[in-house]
Amino acid sequence: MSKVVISVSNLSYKINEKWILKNITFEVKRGDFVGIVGPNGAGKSTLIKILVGEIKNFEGHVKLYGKIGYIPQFQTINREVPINSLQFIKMGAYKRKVKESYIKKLLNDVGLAGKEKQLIGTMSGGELQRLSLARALLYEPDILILDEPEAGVDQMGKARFYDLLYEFQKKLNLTILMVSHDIGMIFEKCNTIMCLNKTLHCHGPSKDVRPEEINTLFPDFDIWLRSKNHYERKHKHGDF
Ligand SMILES: Nc1ncnc2c1ncn2[C@@H]1O[C@H](COP(=O)(O)OP(=O)(O)OP(=O)(O)O)[C@@H](O)[C@H]1O
Repeated sequence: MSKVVISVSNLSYKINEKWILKNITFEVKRGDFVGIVGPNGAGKSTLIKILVGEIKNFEGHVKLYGKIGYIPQFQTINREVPINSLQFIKMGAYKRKVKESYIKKLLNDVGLAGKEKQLIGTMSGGELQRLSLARALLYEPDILILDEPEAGVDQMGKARFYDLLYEFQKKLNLTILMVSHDIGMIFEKCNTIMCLNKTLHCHGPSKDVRPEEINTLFPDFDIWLRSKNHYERKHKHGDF
């Protein structure tokens, strides 16, 4: 039996008397790759902020066991700041000392070898996302939490990023929890799916989640399904 690394019970959270999350209960086991889906405003980012400790005044119990690596939403990175990729990763080290050779290895692992001196403002969305992944992996986390990693990244970049995540998950036995609007990728890579819309509508192995369950959450689900088929076709033909 795999160890439980995230345990959430009866979690509720409100802002100005409005419930954003209500009675959320779930567990995540070591090595799970969990995809969280839900419509705009469903409370997905709020749940992530609670899990990483950015929001504290919630009701219920939340426990995470192990070191956490966090990749917040893409928009939170200020590309105007004139720093290169090496400095960007070092900022994630705060006051701790990290060997430059180790950072270079991380950059190599995420496919950014030789880009140490490149300014982050000149990097593509996909490169910046992989740089954020390298920074999140700096202290060898047990749990990696990502909020919409596909935002601002083109289709090719997305596929490469998800493949990389999948590789790291297998190699390091990482537990991954990821919010995404890309349902094709979620079904392709995640072994567990959570459908959230203020309450938890479904939570289970991706092979057992029925489209009808998600359909109740997303009126335009047929469009998403088409994008899933598109992704699978592309994948089979080895387009990337
Ligand atoms: N600081 C805040 N003040 C007031 N309302 C907020 C605040 N933060 C979030 N909300 C509201 O809480 C709800 C959930 O927001 P959240 O960002 O968690 O949704 P989400 O599922 O991540 O949405 P999206 O898919 O659009 O990113 C929304 O209705 C949002 O307007």
